[in-house]
Amino acid sequence: MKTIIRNGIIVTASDTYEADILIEGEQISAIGSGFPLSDATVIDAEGCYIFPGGVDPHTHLDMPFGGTVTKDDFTSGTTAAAFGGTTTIVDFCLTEKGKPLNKAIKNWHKKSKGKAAIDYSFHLMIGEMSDEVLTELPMVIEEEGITSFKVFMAYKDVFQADDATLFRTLLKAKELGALVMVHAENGDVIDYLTKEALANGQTDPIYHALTRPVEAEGEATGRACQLTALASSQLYVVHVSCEEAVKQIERARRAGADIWGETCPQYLTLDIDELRKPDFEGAKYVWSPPLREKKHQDVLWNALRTGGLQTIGSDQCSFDFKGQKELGIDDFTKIPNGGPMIEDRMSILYSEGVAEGKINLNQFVDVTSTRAAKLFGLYPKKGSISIGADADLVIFNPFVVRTISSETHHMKVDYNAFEGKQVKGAVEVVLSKGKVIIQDNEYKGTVGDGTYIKRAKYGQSLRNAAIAEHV
Ligand SMILES: NC(=O)NCCC(=O)O
Ligand SMILES: [Zn+2]
Ligand SMILES: [Zn+2]
Repeated sequence: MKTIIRNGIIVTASDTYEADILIEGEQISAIGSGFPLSDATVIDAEGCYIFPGGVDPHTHLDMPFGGTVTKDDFTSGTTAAAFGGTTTIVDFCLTEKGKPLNKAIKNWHKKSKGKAAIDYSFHLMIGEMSDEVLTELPMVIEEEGITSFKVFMAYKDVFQADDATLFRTLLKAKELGALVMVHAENGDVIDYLTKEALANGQTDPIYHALTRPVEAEGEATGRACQLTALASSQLYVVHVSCEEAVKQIERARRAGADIWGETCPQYLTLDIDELRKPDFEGAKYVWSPPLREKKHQDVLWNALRTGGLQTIGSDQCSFDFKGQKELGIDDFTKIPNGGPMIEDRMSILYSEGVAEGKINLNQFVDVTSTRAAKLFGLYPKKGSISIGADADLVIFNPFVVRTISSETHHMKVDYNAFEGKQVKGAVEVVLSKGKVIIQDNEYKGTVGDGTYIKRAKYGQSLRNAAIAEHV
């Protein structure tokens, strides 16, 4: 099977140029011009950009949380991702303290196998470091190709790990070649503040934000950075929301630490006032960390532009407003945390970032695709337009203006955090491993064609490039 994409403008993390792309089977076999058209399917990309398919390093599909389960599973979540131009996700495999890692990984394979529209991989949560966990970790890396471990510094009595666990995870990750990811908020302080708020009868959604102050994120981020430096290990801070956390990451990087930061579309574009909406509507905007004062958005955009933060995750974690977010109608601590974002991640970044002049086209590709592929052992098969790379490609029309709505989105959830927002640019065609899966605003793929990817160890293929870029 041959496909040629003609007349488009190829955009990678480093270059922008006009060329045609020849795809044979699942991969890009040539980039150039004058390819014979006779025995190929030809896609005309005139007037459009061609991006490498997006790589979303942060999703929670089919995930239990707060007595309920996320609305989007691997089928609806990955299909919606494809509509938004994302062709690879890395989802968080949750584990239970005291239970074998192997069992948790099997469970996540069961949730996803044969159900995904795009390729996917897993990060693994480490809740507690024990001898059993230490024994299992080499298997996790060598057999499962899971080369990133997630430690929660918040969600006390649920996911939260202690500092000893974080430190031992950092040491082990260094030895085995994995990247440690942290949800950096001080869970003990938040626990104290939420109990105090409830005791004072403060139950509305806004108290979710007011009991998770920026200092709690800044402190935890700084602590994680210091422990990483002490362990001479490597760290990726997920969903950075505020200046206090950005400063800690930038300071650690300037000191030479191997530390990376991710932010999300919601923190770049929505603010704390969303949580004050009447009729419990504020619950739709309950994320942890919470949405912040508007001034933090400039800091986050600036960090993306200047390299202080390097990636964009969706933190897709969707719950219906009706019946799920409503669990917290009398008590904000019972509102399941998270929101739908997998479909709009790239759209928001393009429209609010590139079209508004806050980041350039190449930075857009880097933060939404290439950098995550590099950090999480997927590059150059994913996140790149190069010979031999998987033909995961997005044909993107920058001239279309469209309106985001839950009426037209492809996530299963009953609201969209950007309802009614006009965005510049639209995904026209998406290819996954050489096959057209999105065209004419329809899903043309086959659910189940998305397969599990075993990832390379941290830095294995890219250590030199990463160090060279690492300022
Ligand atoms: N972010 C959020 O509110 N929900 C998803 C779980 C997490 O990433 O902390
Ligand atoms: Zn988190
Ligand atoms: Zn998350």
